[in-house]
Amino acid sequence: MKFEVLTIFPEIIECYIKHGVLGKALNKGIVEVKVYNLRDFTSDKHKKVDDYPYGGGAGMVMQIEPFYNAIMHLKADEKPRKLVLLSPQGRKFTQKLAQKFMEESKAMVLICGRYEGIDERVKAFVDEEVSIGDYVLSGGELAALVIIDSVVRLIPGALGDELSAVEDSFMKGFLDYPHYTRPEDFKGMKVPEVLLSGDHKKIALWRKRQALKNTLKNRPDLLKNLSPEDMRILKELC
Ligand SMILES: COC(=O)COc1cccc(COC(=O)c2cn[nH]c2)c1
Repeated sequence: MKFEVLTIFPEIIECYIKHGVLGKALNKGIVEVKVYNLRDFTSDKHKKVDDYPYGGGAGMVMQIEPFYNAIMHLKADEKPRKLVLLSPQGRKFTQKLAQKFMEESKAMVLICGRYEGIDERVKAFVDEEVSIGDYVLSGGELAALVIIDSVVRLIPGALGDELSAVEDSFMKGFLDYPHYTRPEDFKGMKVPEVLLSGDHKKIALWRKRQALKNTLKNRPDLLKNLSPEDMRILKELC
């Protein structure tokens, strides 16, 4: 899988992707990330990427030309790629959309805006507009990293032998269960006995109950299409 990121702050992307699972996936060649500085696609000596908004209003708007030049540069190889604009106005990014991106796209271009926004005409060259949440960030780079991180974790072999239980739970429609590790007793705060029992069936049931309890408390909106067994457990919790 290949990600190409258009941004005026390449170092934000380059710094993050060196670490952890992403870094390992890059070293294994499972994923490739190329970052392009939009300023390299400007035509003036000041490498200007923004200007005042037509119609007035606060702040600056990113000009279409650097985006257009960068996108045409990428498209010159005529390889298929999905162009995604990160924006507060986009459709909500979810684990299911991460799965869809991983399954359907060999290459993705992640377009990062800044300032008050980007010239609307850029959208004529974009396939999808995606939001990572109902808040405005200073730039699309954080949202691009969220997409890269969550999609790469789904690529077979990316997580090595680490379990992707947390992805599984989200895909099944509920939050993760609580995790514990040594010490067993930290200032009187003890690990739940069941986790020390070695009874894997009991542990699995406890974890499912906890996951459903957490989901009911914090994200009841996720509780759809539960299996009859999960519904039975949920009813016991209510
Ligand atoms: C029409 O689209 C644009 O103008 C995109 O340009 C911008 C402008 C300001 C900030 C951002 C950063 O993205 C988010 O805030 C964002 C993405 N996901 N959730 C929040 C992007």
